[in-house]
Amino acid sequence: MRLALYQPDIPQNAGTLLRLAACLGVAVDIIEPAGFPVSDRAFRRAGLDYLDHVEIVRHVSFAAFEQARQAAGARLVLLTTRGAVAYVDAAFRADDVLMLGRESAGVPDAVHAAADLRVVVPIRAELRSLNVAVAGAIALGEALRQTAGFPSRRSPP
Ligand SMILES: C[S@@+](CC[C@H](N)C(=O)[O-])C[C@H]1O[C@@H](n2cnc3c(N)ncnc32)[C@H](O)[C@@H]1O
Repeated sequence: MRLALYQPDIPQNAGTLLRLAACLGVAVDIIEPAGFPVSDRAFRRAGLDYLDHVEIVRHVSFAAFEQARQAAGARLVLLTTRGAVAYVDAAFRADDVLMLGRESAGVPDAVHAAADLRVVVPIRAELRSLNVAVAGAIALGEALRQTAGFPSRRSPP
């Protein structure tokens, strides 16, 4: 299981998702351009102290990301408010890539069309969307539950 952040534009949300990924043991793809610097140095300067515990792969474009994903034979599961399937009804696979759109604009139609599965976290009809990190946490939790992918429990340090 991996998370993919499509052109993230709010560093605090990316930081929250990177920490989530570190804690749950999933790698993160960052698809550039982002709205802020996404180098290790920039993340460290922003105080992300979980950086050493998460594998981050940066892609210069969606096309470059797609090349790597398709070579790995992984499905692209897009989290989107326009999703056809509620996340609890989706059948996740252990090697899925869960993609989150950018905070300001989601993903373009071409990315939407490239997804193998489009998943929604159902929310009240009169409200627009969840925070991207919250949507990611909800869906990743379900995906790991289904695929027995949670890390084993241990005592806190
Ligand atoms: C703030 S939302 C983007 C809103 C944007 N204006 C749009 O129309 O897509 C940022 C990202 O969070 C995720 N997201 C937010 N709410 C969601 C929901 N209810 N179901 C699935 N994904 C959601 C999606 O990946 C979305 O692209």
